[in-house]
Amino acid sequence: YGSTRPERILAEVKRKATRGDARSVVDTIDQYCRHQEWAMNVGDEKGTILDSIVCEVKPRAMLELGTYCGYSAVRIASLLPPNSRLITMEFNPVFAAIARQVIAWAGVEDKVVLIEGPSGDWIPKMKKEFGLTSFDLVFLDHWKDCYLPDTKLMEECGLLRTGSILVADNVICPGAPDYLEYVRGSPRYESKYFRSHLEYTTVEDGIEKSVFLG
Ligand SMILES: O=C(NC/C=C/[C@H]1O[C@@H](n2cnc3cncnc32)[C@H](O)[C@@H]1O)c1cc([N+](=O)[O-])cc(O)c1O
Ligand SMILES: [Mg+2]
Repeated sequence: YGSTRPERILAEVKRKATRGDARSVVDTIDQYCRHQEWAMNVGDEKGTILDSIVCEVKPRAMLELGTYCGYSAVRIASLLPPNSRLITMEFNPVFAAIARQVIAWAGVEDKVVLIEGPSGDWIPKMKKEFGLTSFDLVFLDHWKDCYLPDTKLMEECGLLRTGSILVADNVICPGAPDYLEYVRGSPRYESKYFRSHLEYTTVEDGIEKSVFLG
């Protein structure tokens, strides 16, 4: 039941996950997507890498591009220190509506601000709209050909400061070759590849962590 995959994922969360327990929401989605139907969540294996970076950085202000069902928003929010905030952007209204319910079920809505709209339109408005100076940590997991233009846009809009960290999913599969070439070739970034696997599969994929040097 549920006409779309995100709706079926939400139904599974409501059936199996404990309200207010972010960990159980994450585990429920991972179980479902590993055993019932695959979905493009960062997943458990790469999620562990993302967790370690979030815990290391302890971001006060974090941005996620590409909410989808809210799996990584819940995963990240559950690790954020008090009065920190994750702003997550999703332009598909159906996905955004599902993600809001997943985030609420997990009980992390007070740490997550979901913006419904395209990143290209919203990035230039972030400072004014949210009284932000810069992001400590950015998770890129939206369309892979948007990684590079949006990174350049964040630079231009002054949303990155010396030490801001970009974490990009899928740099191998489906791949973001222009983004990878940019962060690995630019003297303004210190980049590191964390080898892993495409969510719920044995296909190689990985996460690229890039520190903006200013
Ligand atoms: O294609 C992938 N991800 C694209 C994710 C896209 C998500 O971000 C939103 N979006 C896109 N541009 C946006 C701009 N602004 C806001 N939301 C936006 C889309 O509405 C969707 O919810 C992908 C594919 C595989 N795969 O194996 O094929 C594996 C993965 O882990 C993946 O992340
Ligand atoms: Mg991904």
